[in-house]
Amino acid sequence: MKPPRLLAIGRLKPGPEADLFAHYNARLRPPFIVTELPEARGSAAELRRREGAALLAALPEGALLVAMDLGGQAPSSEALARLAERWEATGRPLVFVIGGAEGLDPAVLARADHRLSLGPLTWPHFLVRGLLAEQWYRVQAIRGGHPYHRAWRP
Ligand SMILES: C[S@@+](CC[C@H](N)C(=O)[O-])C[C@H]1O[C@@H](n2cnc3c(N)ncnc32)[C@H](O)[C@@H]1O
Repeated sequence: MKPPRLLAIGRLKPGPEADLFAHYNARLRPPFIVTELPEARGSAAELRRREGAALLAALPEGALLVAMDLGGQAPSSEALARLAERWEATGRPLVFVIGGAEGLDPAVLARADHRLSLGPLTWPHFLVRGLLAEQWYRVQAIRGGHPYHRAWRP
């Protein structure tokens, strides 16, 4: 399996958010390859456009782009595991993008093959890295039949 990539705006400093991401990323086989892009300056719209252009320029050829977007589709963990299988079967490099404080530019959302939501709540972008890594670990557990994911509900 090719390693998934994570393109994210902003430098994650040492602290609880970095620890959370590192905790789950260390459990992933293979782990995310992370590329951080600097936060841009300017008005909110300019900043989104500049960050969006940098994100798009950093995509590998043929990338299957999954934009982390609260307005996207919010699947169950099991449905995400099925999506992961489909994405993997394409053989394209899988790239997740996380926006900065102002969110993702419409150009990035338009380029995205999939818009993945963690629910309608707005999460801080540095926390989204850890939440995504945990869900990707859960997907790995579901696909491997590992008891980390307990599917039973009352
Ligand atoms: C602070 S949020 C940006 C909020 C911005 N107003 C928006 O609507 O996107 C920063 C980034 O975190 C990610 N994010 C935040 N909440 C999310 C959620 N519920 N689902 C998926 N991604 C989320 C997105 O990539 C977003 O661009």
